[in-house]
Amino acid sequence: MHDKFGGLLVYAKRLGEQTARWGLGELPRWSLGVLFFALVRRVNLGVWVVVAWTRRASSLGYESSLVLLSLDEKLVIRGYSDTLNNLQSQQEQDGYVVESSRGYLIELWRTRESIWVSGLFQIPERLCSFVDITWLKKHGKRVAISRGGAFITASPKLGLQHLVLLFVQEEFGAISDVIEKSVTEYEKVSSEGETSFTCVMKFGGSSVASAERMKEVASLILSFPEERPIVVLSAMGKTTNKLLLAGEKATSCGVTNVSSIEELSFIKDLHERQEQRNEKSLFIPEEESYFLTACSYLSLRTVDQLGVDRSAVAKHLDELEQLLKGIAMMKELTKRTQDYLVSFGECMSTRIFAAYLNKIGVKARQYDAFEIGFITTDDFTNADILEATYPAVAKRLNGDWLSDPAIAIVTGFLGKARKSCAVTTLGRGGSDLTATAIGKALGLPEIQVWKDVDGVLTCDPNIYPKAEPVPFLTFDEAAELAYFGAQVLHPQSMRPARESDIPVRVKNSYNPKAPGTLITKARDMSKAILTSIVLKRNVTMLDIVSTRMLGQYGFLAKVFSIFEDLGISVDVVATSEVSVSLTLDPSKLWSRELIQQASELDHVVEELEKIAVVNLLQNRSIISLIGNVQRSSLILEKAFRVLRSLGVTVQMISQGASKVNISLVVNDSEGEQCVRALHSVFFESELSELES
Ligand SMILES: Nc1ncnc2c1ncn2[C@@H]1O[C@H](COP(=O)(O)OP(=O)(O)O)[C@@H](O)[C@H]1O
Ligand SMILES: N[C@@H](CC(=O)OP(=O)(O)O)C(=O)O
Repeated sequence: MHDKFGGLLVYAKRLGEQTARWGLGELPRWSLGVLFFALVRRVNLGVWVVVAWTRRASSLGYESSLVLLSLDEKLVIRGYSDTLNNLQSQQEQDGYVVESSRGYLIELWRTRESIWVSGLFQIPERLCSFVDITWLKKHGKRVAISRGGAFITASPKLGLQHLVLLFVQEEFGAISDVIEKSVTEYEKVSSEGETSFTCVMKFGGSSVASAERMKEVASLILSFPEERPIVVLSAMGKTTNKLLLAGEKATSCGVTNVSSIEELSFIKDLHERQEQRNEKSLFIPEEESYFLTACSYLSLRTVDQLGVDRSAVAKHLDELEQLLKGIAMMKELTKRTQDYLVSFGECMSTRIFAAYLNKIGVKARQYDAFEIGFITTDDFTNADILEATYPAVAKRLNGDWLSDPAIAIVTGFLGKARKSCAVTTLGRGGSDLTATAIGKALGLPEIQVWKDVDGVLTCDPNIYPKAEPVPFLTFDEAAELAYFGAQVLHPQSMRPARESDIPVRVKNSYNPKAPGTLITKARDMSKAILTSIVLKRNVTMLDIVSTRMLGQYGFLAKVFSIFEDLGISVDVVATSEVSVSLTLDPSKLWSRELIQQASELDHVVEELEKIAVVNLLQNRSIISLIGNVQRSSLILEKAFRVLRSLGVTVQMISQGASKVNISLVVNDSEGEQCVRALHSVFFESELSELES
């Protein structure tokens, strides 16, 4: 049985003050007989996990025991249960700093040939003598490795609350080679784990804003030697904005005045740094500088600072220059060209990063998403990923890994239009969506999204710096939060993760030890009231009152068919028998600007006025209260008390069908003040105070 299952991990949580008393040595076979199998679920392609409670554990006074059995060759046993996740978070908060000579365990990771154990739990000295432990160094810390048999660890750091019994029946092979690796050995490790990728790690523009940051991200990735990641990157820093600006300027300045499209600051920067650039033989001829956007300068500077060959981006810089000249000549920037223009940001950041990893001896391969099967609609600037993407991407990435293993570095944000075959983008912030789509395509156990904040926060930190990280969220909560304007996640990014039930972890690349936010299908809502407050500004609201008599049917249907015909989506709706109030705000940011164009709004009003009296109200904000709508009476009571004290009139209120969101519409000028006051009440007071 053991041979078949391979590995077994029993996790027991001590109940109350009772002492943990697990026996040493191998876990007897009979103990498997008293397992209560509570859940069997397929967590990703080809991997089965069985979660069970043992009677033996509860009779010994443990609250519960969790058993994870691998029934497959490819299992990474880590974080498949709430209990384990909670435990991990706690450890991360403890800061990975365990000075004890007794060592610690982090996780069990299994490949076809071997099981790796590395870790974080301290091991009581008296137990060490019973097990065959090898001490290794991992990132300067001592790690205990057992070469088989039973292995018991406990964590005094966590107040002896946790006891982990790890029972491994296999030969470990060359574990020391695996764990104690240097950067150059990473490649060797990767090829040993021929089971393809283990997770996707997305790093946004804020995480890779400079050469320094790229180096930090590289070491962050390498600090997870047990992972074989697919890395999704956004463009460096604000490159996308810079490219858009360069494109806009190109349309109006004329070819001969091209120098004016270049951000003056770039040219100044170029000259100010001339000395430094000459030193590094980075001099760029004056005539070339015209078309060098800040982005290309950034790329060259980064390339040089990383010591990577300029050829990594030379072709792209050349093409970018040609493209800007073309735009200047045509005096036109179509959405299609705009997508092609901004794609240079991701194409260059990924090339630079992959070149850097290769330079330091870590085998990496760069991919343009539009070349590996990201098929989208032809909605330039705002394309949707089509279903055909998933098998195509999986086939390409898995196939490449099998023939020649290497870390994959994939462009975020980009795709290829199904009909025109041109490059598309997925809407601003779309790299999050690329990451979750890859997670779904490959059925990976985890999707990591690395940002510049400690996870999803209780509100936008730019509005209220006291915002706190939210440790757990459901896909529904995260999706509502993103849709209603929290910049931290792309509005559509939760969809692939939810469809394939893959946990998403939002982490801070500037502070990797922070536990971040874990987004899963379900979470314990018993104590949850409010999770986060989101503000969506600059929203247009329409009050539409039927001109017909009360009781006429078909009014709402007519109103919504007008929006459908005009291709405008509606956010928040509140209705009565003869009237409907709604806000207009397409889900993706670039289109949003469109509907604010006067002509388009005029057209909407014109059509609606055929059946109703219409009042158009602009400059409104939606405050979304994301949380446990089962507690809506409490939430609303508190919220209205706060708003009343501020003298704010709520102009519309709606409770979404998702059961996680209550939306309130107020004036733009009042929005931020309301969020701050609501935050103080909901997040800075005790639960008991809130409920009183
Ligand atoms: N509720 C929120 N939680 C966390 N960050 C938020 C929230 N609302 C807005 N933000 C902003 O989102 C930023 C992170 O998103 P983004 O800039 O898209 O990251 P990246 O470019 O790294 O993907 C944060 O720096 C923060 O200012
Ligand atoms: N670079 C694109 C895509 C993206 O996702 O960026 P970020 O991860 O930095 O939000 C943008 O700025 O929209």
